[in-house]
Amino acid sequence: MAPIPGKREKRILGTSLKMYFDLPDTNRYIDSLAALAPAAEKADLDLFVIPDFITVLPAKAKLADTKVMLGAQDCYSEDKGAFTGEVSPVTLSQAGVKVVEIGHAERRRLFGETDADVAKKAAAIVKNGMVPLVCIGEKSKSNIASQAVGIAVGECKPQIDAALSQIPNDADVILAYEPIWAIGASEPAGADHVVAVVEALRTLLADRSGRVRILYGGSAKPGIWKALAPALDGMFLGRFAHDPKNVEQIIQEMREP
Ligand SMILES: O=C(CO)COP(=O)(O)O
Repeated sequence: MAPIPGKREKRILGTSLKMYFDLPDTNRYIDSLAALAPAAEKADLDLFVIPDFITVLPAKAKLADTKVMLGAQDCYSEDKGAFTGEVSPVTLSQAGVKVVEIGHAERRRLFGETDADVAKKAAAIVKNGMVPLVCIGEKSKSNIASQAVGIAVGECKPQIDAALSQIPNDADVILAYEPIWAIGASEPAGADHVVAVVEALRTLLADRSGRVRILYGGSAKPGIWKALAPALDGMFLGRFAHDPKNVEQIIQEMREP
């Protein structure tokens, strides 16, 4: 089912804490994000936070009276068994996780996660009633704008195809478009590039009946949302969310006019 023209999905804003914080800092951070829940609701915005695995359960308790969605940074593709060191999607679901991030550039580069792994994990996440947050993005950058868009779409398409290949057409998914060269950088990708890539990616997703929301990530920070808003459903924050004041500011920027 193609999207209804003019109809926008509910906007969504979230952050992954990656492995930046220790246990006390993560707990403090979750408290400060819980305090922003009313502002997010007022702005008609879904807010999510993805702590490390250790903090998922305390985070669930801290967020219990809010609508902030809890995420996990990864999961395994099997429900149970002899998989030492892995975390089951069943357990995550039981712990209150709603969104599971897969295919992040750091996991692909440092831990060898492949498109085939992402496909299996997406299936396991959906089977367990959670939403896959699939990270996609191109490695290469061209300074020629028209070429840069083509390169990005060419690299993202197989990542998307793989991630969606094992899940039902009506399953909800979140895609985080994160050009690899913009992650951990001082500045985000240019809005013109992001908008052009995401518009092209949406045409590849037109046949899905499930809800697809596309976020921008990669040095995302206050001040960039307005230029992304025509094509994006939200943003996925990294370092610039570490100061909750930035999150508060972005919530205000993302309020519907
Ligand atoms: O990878 C990211 C979000 O998952 C982005 O991280 P940074 O915003 O720190 O570049």
